Amino acid sequence: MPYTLKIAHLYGDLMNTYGDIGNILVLNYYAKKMNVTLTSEIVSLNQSFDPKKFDLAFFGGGQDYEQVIVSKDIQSKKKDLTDFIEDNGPMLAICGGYQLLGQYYIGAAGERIEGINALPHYTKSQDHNRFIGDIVIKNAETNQTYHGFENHNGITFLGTSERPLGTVISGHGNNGQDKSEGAIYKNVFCSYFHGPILARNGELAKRLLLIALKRKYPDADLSKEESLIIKPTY
Ligand SMILES: NC(=O)CC[C@H](N)C(=O)O
Repeated sequence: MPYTLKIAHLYGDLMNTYGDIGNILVLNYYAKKMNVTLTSEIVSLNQSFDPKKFDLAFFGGGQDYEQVIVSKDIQSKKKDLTDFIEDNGPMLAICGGYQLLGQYYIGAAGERIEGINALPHYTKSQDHNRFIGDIVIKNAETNQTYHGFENHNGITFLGTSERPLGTVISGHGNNGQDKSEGAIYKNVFCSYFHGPILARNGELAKRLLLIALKRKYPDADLSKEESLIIKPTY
C-alpha cells in the first residue's frame, strides 16, 4: 500500500541556517524507500498551523534577527503546535527552532525572545562566545552515534520531562556543562546539529518517518519499512 505523509516546514522561508531545509530532502529520500509520498508545505508568518492536516513538522535554525520576528508570530500558533506535540506528532527542531519550542531564549544582545513553552527547556546566552565546530553524540535508546556541526551562542538547559537526544562524546552540546545535546519530548526531537542533521544521521530520518507512519496508519503492517532501520548493536 502506498503511504502519504505531509510535513509542515515551520517558517521555512525564515529559519534555514546552513541549509537546514536539506533535512526535508533527506526525509524525501528515505520516504521513497518506504513507499511513502512525502509532501511539504511551508507554514510561515500570518498563516495558521492545522495540527490535523500534518503528519510531521520540521523547524530549522535561524539567527537572532529572524528569531525575534518568528517569536512574535509563533505565539498565535502556540496552541495548535502544542496540541500537535501532545498528540504525539513527530517533529524535528534545530537550533533556533529548538530554542523557540522552549520557554525563552536570551539573545546575544541580552533581549528576551519568547518561545511557546511547548517544551520546558530554556536558553540563556554566553558572553562573547559561540559554540562552533564538529560534534559527536551517542543516543541512549538506540546506542547510535550521531555526527553534526554546531554553531550557537545560546546555552540550553532541559526540563525534567525532557531527555537529551544524546550524550556529548566530543563538542559542546546544549550548554557545555552537563554533556547533554538536544532534547527528546514525546515524539519531538531537538538538536543543535546543522549539516543538516539528517544527511549524516539517516537512522534518525528513518525513525522519524516510521513514527509518523505508525501514528497515521496504526493498523498497517510496517514490518518491511521497519526492516530499513538498522538495529542497534549493544
Ligand atoms: N544556528 C542557529 O540556529 C542559531 C540560533 C541562535 N541564534 C544562537 O546563536 O544560539
